Amino acid sequence: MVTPPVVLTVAGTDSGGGAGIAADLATFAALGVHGTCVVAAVTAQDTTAVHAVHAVPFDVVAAQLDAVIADLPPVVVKTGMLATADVARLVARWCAGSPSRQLVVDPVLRATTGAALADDDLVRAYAAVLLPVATVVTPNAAEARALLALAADDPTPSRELAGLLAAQLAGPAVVLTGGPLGAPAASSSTCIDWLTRPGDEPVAIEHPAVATPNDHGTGCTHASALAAFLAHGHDVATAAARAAAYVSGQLVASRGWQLGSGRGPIAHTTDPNTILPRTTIPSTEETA
Ligand SMILES: Nc1ncnc2c1ncn2[C@@H]1O[C@H](COP(=O)(O)OP(=O)(O)O)[C@@H](O)[C@H]1O
Ligand SMILES: Cc1ncc(COP(=O)(O)O)c(N)n1
Repeated sequence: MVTPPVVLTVAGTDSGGGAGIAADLATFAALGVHGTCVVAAVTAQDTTAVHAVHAVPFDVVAAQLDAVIADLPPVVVKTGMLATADVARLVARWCAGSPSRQLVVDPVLRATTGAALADDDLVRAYAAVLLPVATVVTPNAAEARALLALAADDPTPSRELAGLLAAQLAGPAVVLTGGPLGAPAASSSTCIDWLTRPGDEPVAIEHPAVATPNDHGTGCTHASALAAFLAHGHDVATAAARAAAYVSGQLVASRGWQLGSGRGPIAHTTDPNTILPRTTIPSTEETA
């Protein structure tokens, strides 16, 4: 019997179950790591919009982190929606004092459905304290532009954005993801994530683009898969390539789903065949 490695997600909840903690823990379970979680924010969210956001009080976030690291020290930490700059500083402090762990930062700034999920203070805290202690940073193009203090409509291509961000951070690897916000890649047959480190030429991670309305949670799933593959001992390049391929597979699995009226969730189980067909669920008469 093999004990799974422990991975921690520090993120927000999505009541619609598409993104955030739900996507992270499901991805961890699917990829054979034990998932622990620190909830930094609660969102009222569905496939169409983010309706409300509540940042969890700082002492409650800190208490969750203390509980996990005392009893279940993670080998990899993954961050998603952090909600406040204080939480970014808290995670950065702990990670800086625990150099054996790896840190995957998905700098969540905005939901696919449009709502802002971070304020200017948090953007500054990412750039100043959290990203410099990361192993890998996984922004999409819009997030990279914000972290580089470029205008939202800055035309710098994704490949160059990845290089600029890696140079600014001077440490972590950057995987600039190529989802819908990084278009036009998603409209072609392949989707490209750009992997680079300071001073290195960016390397294209190409994987099949999937035309689907069900892409809510792709960024969370990708960063969580990357964290899980790191926890299994893969290097960053391998983990990033496997995470990208994993996302494509999960998008194929959920392509025909009709969940909600907006951007439906990416599939969170590895094998869609594990979802029972309707006919196998006993009726209430049978179970009575
Ligand atoms: N339609 C798609 N087909 C294939 N891969 C996709 C698609 N949309 C996103 N991805 C992949 O999902 C991962 C997360 O990227 P992205 O969607 O850009 O993140 P975010 O949710 O932060 O915007 C990346 O590996 C990206 O290439
Ligand atoms: C709690 C939470 N975390 C992250 C995201 C980003 O995910 P997406 O880009 O798919 O909307 C989200 N919408 N909600």
